[in-house]
This record gives sequence, structure tokens and C-alpha cells, in this order.
Amino acid sequence: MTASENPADGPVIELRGIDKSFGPVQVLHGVDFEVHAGEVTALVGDNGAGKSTLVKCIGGIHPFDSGEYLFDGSPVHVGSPRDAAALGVEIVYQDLALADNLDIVQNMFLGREKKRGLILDEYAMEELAAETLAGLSVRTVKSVRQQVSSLSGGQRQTVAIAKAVLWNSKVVILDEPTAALGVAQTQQVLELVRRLADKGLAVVLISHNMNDVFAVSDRIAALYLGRMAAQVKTRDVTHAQVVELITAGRSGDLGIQQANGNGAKA
Ligand SMILES: Nc1ncnc2c1ncn2[C@@H]1O[C@H](COP(=O)(O)OP(=O)(O)OP(=O)(O)O)[C@@H](O)[C@H]1O
Repeated sequence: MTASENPADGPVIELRGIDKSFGPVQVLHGVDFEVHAGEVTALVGDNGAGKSTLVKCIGGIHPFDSGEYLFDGSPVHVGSPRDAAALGVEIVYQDLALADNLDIVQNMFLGREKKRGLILDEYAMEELAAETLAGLSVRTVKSVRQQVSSLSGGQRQTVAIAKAVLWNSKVVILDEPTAALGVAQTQQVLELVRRLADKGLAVVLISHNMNDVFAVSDRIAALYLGRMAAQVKTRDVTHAQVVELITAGRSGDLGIQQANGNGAKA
């Protein structure tokens, strides 16, 4: 276990004072954000608050204008998704980007196929795909050779998450993974999200669903109009306070200490 896998240690990712504009429009204003190993950090905020933009800065898709990006405590330059992947940062988007006409193994290794010489090592990929799914206690998928088009929404989300953790990821960012799912499938995906953190990964969960946020997160980071309104321990806040943070950018009865994520430990 490396230092970053111990939740008692510092954040895996720490962003300080991130500013980001698109042309004349400033979308992120001095945003500080931390994610910790072994924890689920829910990133919440109203439509247009800047959640996707922040995550795309973390994933190297958008360069930010100013601010610092620290990984395991050291400053890094993440200028492309490849840089982010090299650090072990993977983003699973809501629209998933799985190829329907390919099977689970082909999807999980798409663009990063294992080869023996010039030949695809189908057996090794099959085994690793099955191992990864089993390691995440995913039992709903019958065969790793199943076409992705035949999977349910929850199974697709599961495959997309398994694909992200296949590459020794340290940080997995999930963009609204339950948005299109029914009750039972949402439950399965949330359990998987929790297991990822329990295995030592740092998980960021973008969500509009307060029930999901409170069911699975350890911390909540609330963006309001491109500013970080608060980062708090989930156990230190109520639904009503989080809703206030999202809709008004503050919560009257939330202490400054907590708003800075330094709330008293229970
Ligand atoms: N490529 C872009 N060019 C110009 N403006 C952009 C671009 N991407 C995002 N924006 C603007 O930045 C702001 C924040 O958008 P962003 O998608 O980050 O919000 P969000 O919190 O993820 O919202 P939602 O919950 O609706 O997905 C919005 O006003 C949006 O119009």
C-alpha cells in the first residue's frame, strides 16, 4: 500500500485557486478542491455551476488559466487526457462512450489492447476483464464476451467503471453514473462506487441526486456559480444545508471551519 492509499494521509489530488475562462466568460473562480484515497467525494452544484469544467481540468481535457494541480502532494502538469491517465486518473462520462457493436472485453481494452507479438492476446484480455469484474464483486454480467448492446443500463455503467479501474487507476471520476438508471440498478452502481473507495481508490461522484450523495459519499464539495461554496464531511451536514449550498452558495448555519472542509471529526 502506498502512502496515498491511506485515507489518513493527504489528498491524492489537490487543486488550488483554479481559474478557467472560455473566451470572455469566466467559469471557474479560484476553485480549491481535494480528493482523498479511500473516500467518495461528491461534487454537487446546480446546472452550469462548473462541475464538468472542473472535472475536465482534472482530466487534462481543458487547460486551466491559473492555479495549482498537486498529485500526491507534488505539483504536476496535466495537459492532456494521456497525462491524466499516466497519473492514474480516469473519468467515466455519463454517455459512457462504450462501443455497442463490441463485446465487454473489446470495450475494456479498446485502444489499449494486449498483444503477443502482432497478435491480440484474447485469452489474457478475457481473463483480466473477468478478474476485474470479479474483483469489484460484479456478478450481474453473465459473460465477458457479451455484446455491450445487449447489456442493461446498470450493466453498461458497471463495465464502464470496470474499464476505468483496469488501468491501475488511483482516482476515478464518475459523471452522473446513476442518472439514467432505475432504482435497483442505481443501488447496484452505488454499491460498486462504495467498493471502489473501500479498495483504496479516490472516487469523485458528480451527482444531482441528494439521496445518492448521502448514501455513498464521505465528503461533499459544492460548487456555486463557479466558486467552491464548501467542502464538508458528509456526516457533518444535512440534506437541507447541502441544498442551500447548491442553490444559494452558502448555508447560514454551517460554520466557516466546516465550509473549509475542516469540520470536527466524529
Ligand atoms: N466549451 C465551452 N465553451 C464555452 N462555455 C462553456 C464550455 N463548457 C462549459 N461552458 C460554460 O461553463 C459553465 C459551466 O458549465 P459546466 O458544464 O461545467 O457546468 P455543470 O455544473 O457541469 O452543469 P450540468 O450540471 O448542467 O452538467 C456553463 O455556463 C457553460 O455554458
